[in-house]
Amino acid sequence: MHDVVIRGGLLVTPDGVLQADLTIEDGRIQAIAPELGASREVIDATGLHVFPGVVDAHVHFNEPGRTDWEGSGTGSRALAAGGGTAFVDMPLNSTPCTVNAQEFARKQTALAASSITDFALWGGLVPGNRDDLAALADAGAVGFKAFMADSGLPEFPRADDLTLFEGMTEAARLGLPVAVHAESQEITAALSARLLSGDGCGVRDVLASRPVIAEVEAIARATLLASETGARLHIVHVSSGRGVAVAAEARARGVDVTIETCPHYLCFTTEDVERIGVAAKCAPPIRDASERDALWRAVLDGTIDLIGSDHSPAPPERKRGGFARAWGGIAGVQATLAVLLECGHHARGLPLTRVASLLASRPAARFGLSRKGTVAVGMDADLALVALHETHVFDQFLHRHPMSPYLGMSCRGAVTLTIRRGETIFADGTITARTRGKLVTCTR
Ligand SMILES: NC(=O)NC(NC(N)=O)C(=O)[O-]
Ligand SMILES: [Zn+2]
Ligand SMILES: [Zn+2]
Repeated sequence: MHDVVIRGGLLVTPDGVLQADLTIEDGRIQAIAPELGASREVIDATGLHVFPGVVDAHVHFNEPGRTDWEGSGTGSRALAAGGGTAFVDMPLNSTPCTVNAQEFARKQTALAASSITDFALWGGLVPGNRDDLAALADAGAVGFKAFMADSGLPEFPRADDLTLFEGMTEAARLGLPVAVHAESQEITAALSARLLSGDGCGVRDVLASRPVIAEVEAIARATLLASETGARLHIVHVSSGRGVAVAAEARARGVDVTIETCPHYLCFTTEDVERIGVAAKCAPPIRDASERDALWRAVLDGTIDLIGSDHSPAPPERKRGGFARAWGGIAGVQATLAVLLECGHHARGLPLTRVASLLASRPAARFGLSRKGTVAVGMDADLALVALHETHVFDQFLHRHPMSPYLGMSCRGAVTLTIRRGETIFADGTITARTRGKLVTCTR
């Protein structure tokens, strides 16, 4: 007898949506067929879509060291409530940052104790840690994250061009990608200093201090360095159509580059930031409607590879002091799937198979999480059951601090059940996980 059978759901597979039963054995998908036999546990999925669990490749759960900002217990519960089953944690704002094997091990221990979803880890690339990258790779890091502009944290200094060049050379040797926060330091630092010393500190002034050209220039430079070194490159949180275009041009020239954007760049515009305030402050900033629309075109035509939440909250006191001085970072880990279903599928005709690839199979494949991200036999049974036409209002989040630009938003597409390696970890509004998540190492 199987452990679990999910009956009669609409399975969102790479080949399309098909109605079938799905059985789970030892945490893996064992069979997919029209009518499968008896099992210990039966989940009726009639009328529900069965997605691969969201694999969020970009979160800051800040554990260890900054759990007053978030934590993998609260963060992973929010992820699970939004249909997520795995995340890849950034090397900051945990502290000490994940820049060597010792800190990798420390974070692994902390997350294994508190996360209800599975997790993988980014290592950091900072000045002076090139010799630590090999040990981070051996520990199972999915790649190395670098900031091209100040990260806001002194313990995670930005990567200058030589650090990027030498780090990418080493990453290429190790066969792992380098992920960059791509904004020009020269432009953003000077404009930010001018902003804080001047009179104009309104939302529009702040947004103008991180202009699109700062992103475009940094992406162009990162792709040049990747082309020179042969490194695989991942551009996180691209906020503008022109940023996407520059990366896509490099790809057309043969650079191995993937492009990530976030739900907030697809969902909000400058006007929304003015209305919402500090909950919608992030870097790079949310842009005007023309950039948002260009991002949607790039999602729809497949130029954008994947979508991560860049969930990066801070405690309320950090969000005070006016828009210019408030800490940047958006809390959105619970909203990604619902936002993509509402704004992507329902509003713009994005096929459900593409939602699954943007949120699960592409991130899993790009970052070597070989048993994650796809509804197929042999894969981990990581699943999100969704009532596609049911309206869900974001009135409550499970992450540590309630502030989020998605508060009050309503989406068609409600997650009813989340299953991680065969265990139901979220059901009908309640966290039901009995066991903890595990580290997933990158298959190189
Ligand atoms: N230190 C951060 O958490 N930074 C993050 N903050 C944002 N995006 O505003 C990021 O990913 O750049
Ligand atoms: Zn960033
Ligand atoms: Zn981030």
